[in-house]
Amino acid sequence: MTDPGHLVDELVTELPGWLPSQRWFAGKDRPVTAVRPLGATVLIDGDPQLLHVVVEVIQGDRQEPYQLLVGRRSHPPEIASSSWIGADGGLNFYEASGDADLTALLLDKIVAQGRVGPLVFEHEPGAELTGGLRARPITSEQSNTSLVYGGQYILKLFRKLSPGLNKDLLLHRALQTAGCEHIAEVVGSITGELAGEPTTIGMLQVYLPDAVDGWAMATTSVRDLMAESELHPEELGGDFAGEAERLGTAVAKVHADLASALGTEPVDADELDRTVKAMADRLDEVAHAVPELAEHVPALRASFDAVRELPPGSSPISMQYVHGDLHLGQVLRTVGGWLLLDFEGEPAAPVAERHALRSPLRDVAGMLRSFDYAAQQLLVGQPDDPALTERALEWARRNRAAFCEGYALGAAAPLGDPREHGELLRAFELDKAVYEVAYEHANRPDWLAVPLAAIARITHGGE
Ligand SMILES: Nc1ncnc2c1ncn2[C@@H]1O[C@H](COP(=O)(O)OP(=O)(O)O)[C@@H](O)[C@H]1O
Ligand SMILES: O=P(O)(O)O[C@H]1O[C@H](CO)[C@@H](O[C@H]2O[C@H](CO)[C@@H](O)[C@H](O)[C@H]2O)[C@H](O)[C@H]1O
Repeated sequence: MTDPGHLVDELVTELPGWLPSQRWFAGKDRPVTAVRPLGATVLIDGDPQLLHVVVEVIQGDRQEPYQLLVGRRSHPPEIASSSWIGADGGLNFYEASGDADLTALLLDKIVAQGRVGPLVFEHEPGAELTGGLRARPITSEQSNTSLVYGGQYILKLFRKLSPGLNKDLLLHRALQTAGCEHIAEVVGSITGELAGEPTTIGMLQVYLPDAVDGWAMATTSVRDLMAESELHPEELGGDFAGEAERLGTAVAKVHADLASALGTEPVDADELDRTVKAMADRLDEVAHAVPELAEHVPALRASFDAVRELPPGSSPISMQYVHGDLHLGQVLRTVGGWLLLDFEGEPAAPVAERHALRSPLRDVAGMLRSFDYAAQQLLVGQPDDPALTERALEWARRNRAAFCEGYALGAAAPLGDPREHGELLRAFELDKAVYEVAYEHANRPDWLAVPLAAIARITHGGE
């Protein structure tokens, strides 16, 4: 077996310049100071060669591990130019997730089960898989890299790694065991090693080729509304409210299954204090980075403090595992109904925070924010038009209400209709909007107006 040492040395010298150009790299807010190899496994030897590499990316006082698939060969494959990293011994090396000749091996290893160095390939008990399929990376915006094998399976390679079992896999397995119908079936996984701990690096699920994501469906409905200036949302052929209601029921059922599979914890006054403190801390941090938020800080702080004033025991909602970053882009409409995807939580949150038990109202708040986004997105960058803004708000109101009604139908007692917990729900929505301010500031500055407008509206008593 070729010693990968030289290639890895070359790789880490190129990575500081190359990483920031990758969509999935989460550290674009500051320069990469250095990259240190943590491990390299040869998966295919010779020409071509395939390596699995784990590196530590150092950005000042921040150090985070990432995984890469690295290909090296004399005949260049047809891959995106952004995948080329450098050259070693006359051979070019590149990020290999787009090289179907090489990635076919990952599925085949899961089908066969077994170990290569520290990497363990497994399928789920009872899963019957077909190998020999070629993969293509999906093209949608994502924080990880997913490969679709022959339209049958989708393998998500987690980019930023945290030691241990990934929350996405943990929750999918728990929901599957509970018989939940609202997830895509998990059929396999790849485990590596990080800080001496077995660590999830990949998750294989059944791929649903005919599914449409919630964001695409909702924004189509909004586009219909904007084109039909005489009609109200409920009069539209493309009215989304029926889907929003079914989506609410699906989310409530997932929450109920997560609670029964992984348990709950009661909410006490200390917990409410911690919640408010976390929201206030996030507000301070984001306001420091985004000056546009400054004028809203006092009203936001008052909304968060109001949660602390809630009478003890007034919130009957227990803490439990939740999705953590629920929005319309994380749900798929299949012929059989709605599925929820990607249970990792907010990409920027530290792993301990992602695993913390939370109120399920946070997911409800995330989805309510998403209805606002879907309604407003066509207006981004357009001159102010109060009539169009009102139509967008009307669409959002209708679908937010339908979602909550659907949630009440599927919710286990005592949660019921989320709107019954108005004060808390409002605080969670505002907290999510503060997160979005940071997200848009860092990723899509043109969209910053969407969460800022929502903050202004909600803190002035609107929906
Ligand atoms: N089982 C599936 N069937 C069809 N499409 C899927 C499936 N799982 C994920 N996708 C598509 O892949 C995209 C990214 O998946 P996701 O798990 O959200 O990745 P990330 O964590 O990187 O954001 C989704 O928005 C969806 O369009
Ligand atoms: O899907 P990710 O886990 O990467 O989530 C991040 O990106 C989302 C955008 O792609 C971002 O979502 C925000 O924009 C959506 C519209 O594009 C909207 O539906 C969401 O409500 C809004 O929060 C998400 O916040 C971020 O974590």
